[in-house]
Amino acid sequence: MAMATATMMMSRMMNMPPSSSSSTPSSSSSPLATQSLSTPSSPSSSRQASSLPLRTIPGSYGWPLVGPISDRLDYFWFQGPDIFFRSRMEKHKSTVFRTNVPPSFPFFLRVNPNVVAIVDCKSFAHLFDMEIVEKKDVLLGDFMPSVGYTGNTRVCAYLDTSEPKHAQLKNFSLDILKRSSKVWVAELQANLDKFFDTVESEISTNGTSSFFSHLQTFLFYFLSKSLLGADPALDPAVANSGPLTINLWLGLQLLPTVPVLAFQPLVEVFLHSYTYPSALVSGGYQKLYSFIERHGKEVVQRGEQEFGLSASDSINNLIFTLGFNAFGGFSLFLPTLIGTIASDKTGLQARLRDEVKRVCGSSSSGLSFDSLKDMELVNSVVYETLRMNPPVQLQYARARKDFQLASHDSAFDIKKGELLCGYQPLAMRDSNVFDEPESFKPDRFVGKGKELLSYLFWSNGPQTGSPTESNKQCAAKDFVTMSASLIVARIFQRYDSISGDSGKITAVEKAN
Ligand code: HEM
Repeated sequence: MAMATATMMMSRMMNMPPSSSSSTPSSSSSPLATQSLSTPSSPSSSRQASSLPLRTIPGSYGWPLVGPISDRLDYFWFQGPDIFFRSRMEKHKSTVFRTNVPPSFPFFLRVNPNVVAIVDCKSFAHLFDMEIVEKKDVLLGDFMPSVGYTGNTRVCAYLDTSEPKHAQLKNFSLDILKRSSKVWVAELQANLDKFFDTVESEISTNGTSSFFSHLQTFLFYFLSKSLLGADPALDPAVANSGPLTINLWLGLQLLPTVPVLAFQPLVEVFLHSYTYPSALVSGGYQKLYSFIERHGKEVVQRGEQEFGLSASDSINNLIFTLGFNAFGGFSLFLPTLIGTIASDKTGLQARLRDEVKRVCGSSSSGLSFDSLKDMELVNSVVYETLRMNPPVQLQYARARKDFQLASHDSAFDIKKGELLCGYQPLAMRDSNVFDEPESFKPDRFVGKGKELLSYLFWSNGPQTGSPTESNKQCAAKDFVTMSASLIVARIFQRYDSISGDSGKITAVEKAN
């Protein structure tokens, strides 16, 4: 756990945006009615920009070396990401501005920290328009961890849509998900029930359960079995060490880019100033590789036979999808979701319980992807949690050509090659789109509120969009939200109430 503290997920969890404050449930009435926002993924941004006043992008990169290091210290130490972006937005009176983002000087000489930050919903949508932006090697900005972490190959998430291999690999991920949908719900429920059994037994012994490590065990088993068709129980070394191996692997790759809350001068000198060699985690990576080679044969063969991939490309991409995308993403998202529900004091739990019981009773066999269609409140709570706390906060894209970027009130000239950096937590609190944007409104996406799903961007695309080989939207856009809704539903099949926060569950009252 010591190293995991330095990972993205731990840092993010300690560094959550301001906690979701609940408000009285009400139907959402969004200011959208008075706005004329374009369809987020439409390539018409330049045409729209032409009707807005052209403005020079405010902000500067500062003196060479001094500007980047000062911004880096603000980002990691003096302000933290949220105040960093908010204060610059306020200072420049603009949702589009120039700044530096880490990593930077002194030891990241080949990384250019200069970005154009975009923090409103309308300008953020330009990041999804693959005609005007490219996504080659910009998953984490201008910094890319060594390919040594991914078996010396550039995996799907680092490829631009113009690279033919992106289509092969994206279609492979979409196929794995389609194939896994036959067992997804059953594996999720079986492993989730084990997770809650452990939590209950810990509460009865200690009065509380710090559930994060149990949650990661649940995720590792559930995802291995559903995505890879491989049961970790068949390989005791992987079964015991899988989650820790992935945490270390993620932590070392991401360390230069994520805030770590510890004694900051030491963090800045020792953790944020260097890249770490992938050799430090290659032993664990190799074990995962052999595990998939031996126990995930069917999936690997599909990669080779249906998508023209080599066995090693299939396996390296499977490790990334399982470890980085799926395990990493859920490890960030689920504690927030559980915490949001478990800490609610507004009567939301009773309303969720009633909806779940009405739609699918109290037997786990009543739960299915299909049953979710009738659970509007459950789904809306999942969406609202993703809006308030997008698990992946930063999305980057590089201008493929010169174009004009439109915010709500201005147009800006973007030059080919400039790096755009979207900060989601602010974009998702855009008052031009979301009514009372800083409040957690459980019913926001119910009924007519569903129209707002076109502005929910956690998956690097609108929630109404579809992941395809031609875009960079999360392959599991629907699987993630449906799984989260199933988890909420299962909680209220098992329990009448649950208390706690994003780090611990302190009490559960079993359902009658
Ligand atoms: C809560 C869980 C998850 C979150 C928050 C999440 C989020 C994201 C985001 C933000 C991106 C775009 C990154 C970028 O280009 O800037 C992405 C891409 C991707 N995600 Fe997810 N994801 C999650 C779960 C999953 C799962 C379960 C899978 C399993 C297949 C998956 C597969 C992918 C793939 C393959 C891509 C790359 C898409 C491409 O390159 O076109 N994700 N995800």
